[in-house]
Parts: sequence; structure tokens; C-alpha cells
Amino acid sequence: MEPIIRTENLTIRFGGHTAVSHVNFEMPPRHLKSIIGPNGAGKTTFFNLLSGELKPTEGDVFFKGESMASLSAVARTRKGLGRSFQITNVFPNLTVLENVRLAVQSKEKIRYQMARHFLHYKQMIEEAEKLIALVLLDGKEHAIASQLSHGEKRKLEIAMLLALDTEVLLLDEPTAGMSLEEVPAILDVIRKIKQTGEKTILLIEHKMDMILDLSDSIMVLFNGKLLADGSPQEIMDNETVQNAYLGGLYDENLAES
Ligand SMILES: Nc1ncnc2c1ncn2[C@@H]1O[C@H](COP(=O)(O)OP(=O)(O)OP(=O)(O)O)[C@@H](O)[C@H]1O
Repeated sequence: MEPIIRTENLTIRFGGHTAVSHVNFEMPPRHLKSIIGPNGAGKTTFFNLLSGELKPTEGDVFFKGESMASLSAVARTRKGLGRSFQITNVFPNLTVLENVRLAVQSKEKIRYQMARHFLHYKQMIEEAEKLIALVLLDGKEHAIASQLSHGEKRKLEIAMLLALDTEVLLLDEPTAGMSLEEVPAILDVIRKIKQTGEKTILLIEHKMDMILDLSDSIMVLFNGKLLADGSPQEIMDNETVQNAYLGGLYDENLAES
């Protein structure tokens, strides 16, 4: 099967520091791959290179075989490569429903900029309500975004990403900063999205139990380099990974998450 996304020699240097170093990776469609690695390994930078927020010093990203080199982040989203919204993209004084409806509307603007072919307002509301239910925020439609708990805000961000209807979802630590009680709900949301069978998901996470539960495959970054890429079992059994990451640094990361 042709990979939906792949990188060739992907590299970025900040001054003298190589944050992502010659990474060759690929994944098939409708697959869930987690990216693990210690703090500073280059995971978020790798995401930013995929999404187009950063330009590589060397190498390239291919989406369905097409080079993304000349495309901005917005153009990549239009193609189907979507990066999760950060809190800053959420309008704090608007309700959950209004935020998701605006994201649905922005997809239509992105897709049909020229034709001005907007969905009717009612249809946009219906689509937004469907997504709010998918991320388990039903009952919170009319809550003001700024008053949501941290976990609920992350769910809102995921709903807004889903509203863009991209084939690939890049989820950067969806459980970051969450209380332990909030984590299972996010796990459920990602599982539900996976079960729709429509999305390719790349997930950065530190919570190993969650990674093992969800992932079809896991890639390990270490000092910007791709250390290993394989099934969860292969990664757990991989001696280099054990020594470099799971054995020594993993517990430290777990304590911080
Ligand atoms: N814009 C930048 N300018 C300079 N250095 C940067 C920049 N962005 C990232 N770095 C450096 O690149 C390295 C990789 O950072 P990155 O945030 O990608 O790691 P990470 O694996 O996502 O870490 P964490 O798990 O802590 O989020 C770090 O040493 C970081 O300081």
C-alpha cells in the first residue's frame, strides 16, 4: 500500500543544533503511529516539519506521493494533512458549539474559497454537534470555552481539528497537563476516532500505557534521529530502545506527565 505520508532525509538545524536529523519514515493510510522519545528528542519539531510550520534545512515531506516542500501549513491542511489546534486557536468567549461551528465554516472557506460555496448554517451546526458528541463533550455545547476544564479544552481542540476533515491528524500530547481522571476520556476519544476507520493518526505521547493501547506502530526519536520504528511489541523488545529510552529516561518522563 502506498504510504499516505513519508519523509525523506528530513532534517532541521537551529544554529549548530540538529533538532531533527535525516529522518526517513512512512506510514500507510488509516494507521495509528505514536512517536515517543525523551524530552528534547525532536518530536514536536518533527510535527512542525510535517505540518509546514517549519521548513526543513534538508529533505522533504511527501503526502500521497506529492512533495510538500513549497506548501504552507494552510495549504497542507487543505490537502488533508491537519495539525491539532492549540489553545490559542480557540475563541475563549465563545461557546463550544460556536467554536466548532467556526472550524466547520473555516474548512468550507478553505475548500471553496473561490466559489463561496458555504454550507448552510443549519448544516454546519449539525456537523458541529456530531463532532462534539464524538469527542464526548455532549451536554457542554453551550458552555463558554474559557470555563471548560483543561481536559475539556483538549477535547474541543480535537473536535475543531476533526471539523477540518483532514485525512491525517497530528495530535501533539493530547493529555498534556491533564489530571489523571481526565486521561481515560481522551483515550476513548482517540479510540473512537480510530474506530471510524477514516483517519490516519500520528500521536505524540509520553503515557506508555496509552501508547501501547492505541498504536498500530511506534517510532522512537532520540537526539533528533529515528532510533526505531515497529510494532508495539517490537519496540518494547528492542534493546537499543530499552537502553536509550525505556530503561533510563522513561520513568522520568512518566513522572513529569
Ligand atoms: N525554534 C527553535 N529554535 C531553537 N531550538 C529549537 C527550536 N525548536 C526546538 N528547538 C530545540 O530542538 C530540540 C527538540 O525540541 P522538541 O520540542 O522538538 O522536542 P520534543 O521531543 O518535542 O520534547 P518534549 O517531549 O519536551 O516536548 C530541543 O533541543 C529544542 O530546544
